[in-house]
Amino acid sequence: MSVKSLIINPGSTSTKIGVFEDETLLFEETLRHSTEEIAQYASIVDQKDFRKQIILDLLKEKDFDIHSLQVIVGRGGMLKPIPGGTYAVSDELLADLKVGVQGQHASNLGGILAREIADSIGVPSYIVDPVVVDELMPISRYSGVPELPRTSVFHALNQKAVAKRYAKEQGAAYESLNLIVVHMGGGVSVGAHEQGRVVDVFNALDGDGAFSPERAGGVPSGALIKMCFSGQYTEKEVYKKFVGAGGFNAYSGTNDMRDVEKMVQNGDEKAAEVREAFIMQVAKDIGSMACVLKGKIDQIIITGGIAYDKVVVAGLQERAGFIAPITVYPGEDELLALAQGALRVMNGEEKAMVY
Ligand SMILES: Nc1ncnc2c1ncn2[C@@H]1O[C@H](COP(=O)(O)OP(=O)(O)OP(=O)(O)O)[C@@H](O)[C@H]1O
Ligand SMILES: CCCC(=O)O
Repeated sequence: MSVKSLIINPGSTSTKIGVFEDETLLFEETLRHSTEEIAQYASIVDQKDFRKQIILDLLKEKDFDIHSLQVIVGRGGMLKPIPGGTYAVSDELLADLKVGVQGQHASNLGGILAREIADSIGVPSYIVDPVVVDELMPISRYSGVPELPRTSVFHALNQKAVAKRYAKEQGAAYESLNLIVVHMGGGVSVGAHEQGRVVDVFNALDGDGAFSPERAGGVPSGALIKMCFSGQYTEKEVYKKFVGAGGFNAYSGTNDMRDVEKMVQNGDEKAAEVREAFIMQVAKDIGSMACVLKGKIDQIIITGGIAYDKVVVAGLQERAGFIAPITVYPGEDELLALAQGALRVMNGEEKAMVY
């Protein structure tokens, strides 16, 4: 019997939804939210009813009978650190999404909305490979300050999906390969996948890797401490400099790599230098992960929106191509990855993980 699923992927300024029959997309929609709409809510969880209503309105508009669904799947959020997999949205998981135990992120709403809509029609709800998937080796957690261990917050859903796609295309098991996966979107994460586990990764949110279109990545810690104690900024203002207003936004005034390309074409030397610095930082992260994997690397995989950028990809080829061959999967297919995660459980190929 086929499985019909509703997939919910909330982002900071949009809610992407898809309806699938098994792996076939019946329809998808990106519901955009203006800054004014979002600004009405004090916290991410406060946006729940607003986002739920526009999802239900869209399904109605499409004349889609919600009772024909067998499962609802949401992108998972800032839960406790957990291994990769498909998780049923239990009461405990739901409570942690509401609190945001590792912080506030739009994806916290995915599981909350999935559970609420699923409960209303009596079907199961799941999340798949949330941003807090944590398969780090103990030695990957060391930062040099015991109170500040390195953490695993990254594009787990897309990283795992493209790694499995590459494995399938090679006729190999994901669990038999060593891969370095580079996701470049609004945030950037570079992960070392050792035989099916992400044993080290640069945290994409407020961590220690390359800067990205909107985020600072790793910065000199002494200067950061001085900034925090300068009295010039509140905690919220400093955080915003690092997550949201950092990276390309800070250097070039845009988070869109297509604008950066236009600036370079118009002779903006600073924009060209910022892009080259970005390429070098990402290449350095790949080099770090090559050491984590002790040089035994089957493939480097480049993905995310910036993987469409030919200059960036050519630059990474030039600086990191000597490490291993590179495969490029531009963009992301998170809706399909979420649908597939739930299907594996519904079809009995995998057991749902317990949070
Ligand atoms: N055709 C393209 N050429 C160059 N850059 C592109 C192209 N398409 C998208 N990008 C860039 O990709 C980036 C956005 O990537 P993506 O859509 O993966 O990010 P996101 O989903 O908002 O964030 P994240 O991936 O961190 O969750 C932007 O900087 C955008 O300019
Ligand atoms: C932290 C990974 C997802 C994002 O970029 O927000």
